[in-house]
Amino acid sequence: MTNKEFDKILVLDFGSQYNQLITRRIREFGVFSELKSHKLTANEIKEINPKGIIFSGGPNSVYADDAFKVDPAIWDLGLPILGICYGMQLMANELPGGEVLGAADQEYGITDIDVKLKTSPLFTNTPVNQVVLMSHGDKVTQLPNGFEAVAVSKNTPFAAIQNLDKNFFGIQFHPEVRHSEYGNDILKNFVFNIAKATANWSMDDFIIDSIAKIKETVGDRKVLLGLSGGVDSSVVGVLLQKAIGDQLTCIFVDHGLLRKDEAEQVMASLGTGFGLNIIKVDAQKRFLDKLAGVTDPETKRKIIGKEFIEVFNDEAFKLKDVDFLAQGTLYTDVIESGTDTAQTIKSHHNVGGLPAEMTFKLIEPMNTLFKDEVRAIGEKLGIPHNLVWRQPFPGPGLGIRILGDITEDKLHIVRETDAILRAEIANHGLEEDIWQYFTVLTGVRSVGVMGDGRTYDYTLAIRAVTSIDGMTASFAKIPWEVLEDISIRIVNEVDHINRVVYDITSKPPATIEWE
Ligand SMILES: Nc1ncnc2c1ncn2[C@@H]1O[C@H](COP(=O)(O)OP(=O)(O)OP(=O)(O)O)[C@@H](O)[C@H]1O
Ligand SMILES: O=c1[nH]c(=O)c2[nH+]cn([C@@H]3O[C@H](COP(=O)(O)O)[C@@H](O)[C@H]3O)c2[nH]1
Ligand SMILES: NC(=O)CC[C@H](N)C(=O)O
Ligand SMILES: [Mg+2]
Repeated sequence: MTNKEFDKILVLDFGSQYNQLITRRIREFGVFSELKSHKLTANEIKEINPKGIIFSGGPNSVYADDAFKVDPAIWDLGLPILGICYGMQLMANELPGGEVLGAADQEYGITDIDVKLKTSPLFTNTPVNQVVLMSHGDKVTQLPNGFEAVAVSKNTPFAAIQNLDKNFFGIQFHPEVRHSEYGNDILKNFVFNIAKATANWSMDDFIIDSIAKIKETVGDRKVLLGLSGGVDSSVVGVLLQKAIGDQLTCIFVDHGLLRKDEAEQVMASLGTGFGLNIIKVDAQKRFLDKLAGVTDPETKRKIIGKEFIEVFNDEAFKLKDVDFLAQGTLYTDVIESGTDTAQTIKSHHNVGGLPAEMTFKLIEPMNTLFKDEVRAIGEKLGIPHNLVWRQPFPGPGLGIRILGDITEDKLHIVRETDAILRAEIANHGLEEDIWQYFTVLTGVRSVGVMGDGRTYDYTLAIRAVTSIDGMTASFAKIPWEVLEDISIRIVNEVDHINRVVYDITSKPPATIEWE
């Protein structure tokens, strides 16, 4: 590890959508926090030596047969514990005297709570009446022995509970989401007043720590990095270069699903600009052959994920002594690909798309972070502003922007329309306002009239979103005039598009990419 020991707050995962938000809020306070499986034993927790533990929310009911539990020895570690929603219900269900039942009156959304026990250290410096986000169908009906009610809501007399002797606290609402007005203060109270952690961690420490860990793991062996030209793998590239110098070789795969002129631009900016040792692999044919005729989105993603690894294997064989594959995997990629506790939304090529059998050991220093945190690290490492703020481009590239089977003709259409969209967004000075923007070939065909003749051609969709971390997103409110300019250019300049539509859904319920 590193020379410096940080105070830590451990978050145990029960499957909530928001669980990693808890850790990042705490990291923002300057205290190190990480999310771990609820299966961790009390002994493993002792090894980690946290100042306090938080139990996240989760979709199950604590009284169900297959509900996630904790090692009962955790209650005797003498550590402060904060249970959030499912976490609080678990506390009530597992400790003697408590009871949790399915509630007739469920509570989803914003609600008011009243803090009755004003001396509670969890609510220090927050008002008696405050707005919180509730999202539960079960509720605590009996407090465990030694607990008292701290706050109430219309729906429950136990919106917050505590046992001061043991330093156990429970809250039915979610302090980690912005809708809970004083959520940050409540988390701070737990971290600083109750768990007595010191703010002795920063992103600089993350960088130092990552470099040290890479050195220790790699020793004198060689590492391949999948380098895409995006911010995530570039940040990993710079960290690896600092850690192991010329034991690193970067592989940039041109899989035939890249944007217009992308390969040349990436080689120029990262090779010449950073002095990274990059091998460009022309793999268009092998990817497109494997994808021919495939229409199912998950199957496409798995084929692409597997083929990436095959390319990396071939390159590793030529270089010899390569044990490790590094990737710019982020937490978003991990959670959406599905975990022990969370459902699969889509298999990101670099996580859920990886083949089950792999000879490489993975190095993924960013896999607990969100995009905006990686950008902050990129800035600290001195990576140029335009690269740090480049819009994300997914590893499977244009392949997941063609609904249905992928052909050269369709690739030509998305490539050209994407180039027009990007040029027009830049012309109108909107690049910094929109988080991600691209075109999608929907596979739908419709009737049009061009030059007095009938057409029966493709419908193209424009997708543009604002977001901070890609976990949630809103469709970008692009001015009509700009959309009009884009639409006119596309139908005039690209054959086989006779209709352009604008995607006006947010995430959730949609996702950013269409596949
Ligand atoms: N064309 C490629 N060649 C080699 N590796 C790739 C390629 N595309 C993606 N990868 C690998 O997959 C990882 C995940 O891709 P992803 O698009 O999420 O990240 P990124 O490209 O580094 O950043 P960004 O999200 O800003 O595009 C990359 O960090 C990289 O390791
Ligand atoms: O490297 C990647 N491999 C993938 O398989 C993948 N799928 C989606 N994305 C990108 O992730 C962010 C969230 O995307 P979704 O809302 O579509 O799930 C968006 O920025 C997407 O572009 C991917 N990136
Ligand atoms: N958000 C949660 O943690 C929900 C906990 C539990 N599933 C309930 O519905 O009450
Ligand atoms: Mg990318």
